[in-house]
Amino acid sequence: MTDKKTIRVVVAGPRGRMGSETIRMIAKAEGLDLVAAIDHNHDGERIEDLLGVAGLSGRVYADSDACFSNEEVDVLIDFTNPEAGKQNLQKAIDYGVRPVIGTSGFTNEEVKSYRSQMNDKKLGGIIAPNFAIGAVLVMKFSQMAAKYFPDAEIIELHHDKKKDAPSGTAIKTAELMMKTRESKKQGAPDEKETLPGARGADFDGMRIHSVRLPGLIAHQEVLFGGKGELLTLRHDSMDRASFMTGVYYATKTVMDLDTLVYGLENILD
Ligand SMILES: NC(=O)C1=CN([C@@H]2O[C@H](COP(=O)(O)OP(=O)(O)OC[C@H]3O[C@@H](n4cnc5c(N)ncnc54)[C@H](O)[C@@H]3O)[C@@H](O)[C@H]2O)C=CC1
Ligand SMILES: O=C(O)C1=N[C@H](C(=O)O)C[C@H](O)C1
Repeated sequence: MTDKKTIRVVVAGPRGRMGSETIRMIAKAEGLDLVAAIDHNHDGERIEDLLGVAGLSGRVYADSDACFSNEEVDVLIDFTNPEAGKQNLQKAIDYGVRPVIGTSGFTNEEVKSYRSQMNDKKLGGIIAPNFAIGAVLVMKFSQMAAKYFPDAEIIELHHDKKKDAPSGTAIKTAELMMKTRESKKQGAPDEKETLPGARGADFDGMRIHSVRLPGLIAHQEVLFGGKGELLTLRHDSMDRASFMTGVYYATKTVMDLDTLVYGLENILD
């Protein structure tokens, strides 16, 4: 790991559920310094006034160009939405700032294109669909299990303010499972949906179901069915603090990378 003392961090989406949690984490973390935040509103405000938390350093920029040209920044952490996340990531690359992207909605093709730009600049960064260690382990265990249980269904459950479905985690889980699972269309060959959508989304013949309810935070179950047996893998994030170990670790680690990594599992020991 780098011996550089303090990593200067900008957070995009500071008023959001994840952005505000990340700022609280940075304020307590050793070796991280919050230099600014990017928010399409509130230009020029102090972050501590924006969040109503005394003792936070840095100001808000509505424009990422202004932020990256006025401030010395090592790492951008983004928890916004797919459109803003892509713009912020591109600006970070342009300015040689290392991106740590938690925002969902990046396709494999987009990841490849950002990676190619970052390889040219030898710039490190990560896009992680889920920063919770337990969620990453469920993805890895699902990849292992899919080799032996090609009949599987993913059920992801989230709070009812979530805008994207299925979750980035469910898509990444399915992609990892696809590496070991024999491609097959599940269910009865002649099954019919009498209500459209009843069988969920189709990913290479496997089904993904999205549940949205108040009271939930972020949860995923992967069910594997075999002859006379059922294997269930489940992870629950019951607090957004569950993501912060991964965000902190990723922020430290990108300082020593020279490419774009997709998925926290690729930087865990
Ligand atoms: N990778 C992970 O472990 C996790 C990823 N997520 C993802 O992070 C994203 C954010 O999630 P939440 O914090 O729950 O959403 P949220 O809706 O609470 O926060 C998003 C924030 O982004 C702000 N925003 C919108 N446009 C912006 C722009 N152009 N510049 C700066 N800020 C802008 C909004 O005002 C809002 O405050 C989602 O894509 C979600 O799927 C959420 C939890 C964990
Ligand atoms: O929006 C959320 O809350 C979450 N989004 C990410 C996703 O889409 O997978 C990660 C986690 O599930 C929480």
